[in-house]
Amino acid sequence: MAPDPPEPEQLPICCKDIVTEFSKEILSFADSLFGLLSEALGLSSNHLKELGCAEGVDVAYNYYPPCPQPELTLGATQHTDTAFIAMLVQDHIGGLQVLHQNHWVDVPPMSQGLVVNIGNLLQFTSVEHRVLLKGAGPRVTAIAFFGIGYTSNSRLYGPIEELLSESDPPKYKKTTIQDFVAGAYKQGLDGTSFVQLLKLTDD
Ligand SMILES: O=C(O)CCC(=O)C(=O)O
Ligand SMILES: [Fe+2]
Repeated sequence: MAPDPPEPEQLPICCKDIVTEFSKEILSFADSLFGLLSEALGLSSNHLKELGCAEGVDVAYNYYPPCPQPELTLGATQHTDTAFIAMLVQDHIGGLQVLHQNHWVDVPPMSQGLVVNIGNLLQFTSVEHRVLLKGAGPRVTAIAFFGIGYTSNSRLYGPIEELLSESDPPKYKKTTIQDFVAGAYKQGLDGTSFVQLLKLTDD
């Protein structure tokens, strides 16, 4: 949906308006959120925005049919998101879980609430998550991934210089989004983050 949104006639008529509106609103909210994240890191509030974190957004709409034997399968296997951040709207069915201190914790649906996941490109600590299936449903979610659609950007992304010091040296190699996304997609949703392969140190 950004930076090159589809022509309105390329979208199905039934969801064209809501999809366009959702993308517009989520992009404007992302501006505020990247500002707050920058400030939380002790950087100027436009730092992450100037890195282009809020410029590219892919939006996915997931549909999980009701499952007769939910205990035998998963809606989405354990993974981290290939994005700076991912913002998710879920309906009332539930099923999303995050891994916290080695335990799977439910992320209960909250009316009018957004779930914001830190993804691998931002990597403060990207959140491991998965989706359980339910007998009830179907379940529908809308999720905006910031960063991954922006593959024409040839900028090198790496540790933020302002946050490095002799006692806190870089832990990761630099990469373009294009190489990062290609590598991550090759690896697939196997629960091992591609970002580990860019590590310079063992810790
Ligand atoms: O549908 C959900 O709740 C999460 C889906 C997800 O994690 C993803 O699409 O990356
Ligand atoms: Fe995800």
